[in-house]
Amino acid sequence: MTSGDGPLFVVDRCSFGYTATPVLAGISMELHPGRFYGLLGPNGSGKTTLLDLLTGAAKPVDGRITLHGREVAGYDKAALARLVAVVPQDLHISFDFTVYDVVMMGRHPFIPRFSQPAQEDIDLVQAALAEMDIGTLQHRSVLHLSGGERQRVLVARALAQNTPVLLLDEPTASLDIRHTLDIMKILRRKVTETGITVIATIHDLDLASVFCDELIVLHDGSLYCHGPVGSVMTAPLIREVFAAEALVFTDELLGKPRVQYRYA
Ligand SMILES: Nc1ncnc2c1ncn2[C@@H]1O[C@H](COP(=O)(O)OP(=O)(O)OP(=O)(O)O)[C@@H](O)[C@H]1O
Repeated sequence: MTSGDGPLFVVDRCSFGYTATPVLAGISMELHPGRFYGLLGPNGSGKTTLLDLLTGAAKPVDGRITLHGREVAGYDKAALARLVAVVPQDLHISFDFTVYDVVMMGRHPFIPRFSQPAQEDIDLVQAALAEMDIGTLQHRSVLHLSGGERQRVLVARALAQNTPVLLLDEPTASLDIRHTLDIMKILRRKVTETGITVIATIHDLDLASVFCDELIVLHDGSLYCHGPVGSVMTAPLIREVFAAEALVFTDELLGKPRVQYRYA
């Protein structure tokens, strides 16, 4: 799959609200295969809501969203799960599953009913456990993990799902710097080497600049801007959208904008 294949998602004049007040209004954009998208915006700007619309977990009140030309709401659940893996903000599991069991759940859309996992499923789970550095936790209960360990289990489950599209909601929020960089590098590598599409909400603007291809910025319930990192990440944007002062400079080695916050 390459970026020349036409749009993956088309969001056409979408609006959504949990109540009569819209959370998102008139959002239109096209997302293409083989790119790493950073979804940015202040707290409460609608990032998780937009991810929910892309996954079909929420339905637009107005407008439509298509995936490969077909309305997201029209996909059956298993077919959608074979295309799109989702990493939510937290693991909502209260049963005493092991880490291995939860990561294997990523393979469920591919395992026929009443069948055991095939060797390929087991291999993908082991690879995802290793990539997320949680191999030694695999027999532990997910009920007794730290926040960062739980987050790595969630990413591992999505990696094991091995889909062409990965949607992640703040995948590094609870992680130390080493595991943050590991995840961002893994996502970057998968986009570059295997052509998958990643859409991730990210609060760290410098991380988003360095690792993403394009940024989607939400502000006050609408799409503030969407474009290549180099044209979107500017000091005026950070001031206007995030009400923060920053120095944005070009990292010559990476060819990317870097963000340094001003504290005074
Ligand atoms: N289930 C819900 N019922 C009612 N309002 C909701 C619900 N979920 C979210 N909201 C509201 O919708 C708005 C957008 O929330 P959303 O979680 O999409 O923002 P976000 O950009 O992901 O925020 P954050 O950066 O804090 O994670 C917020 O004002 C929030 O309070």
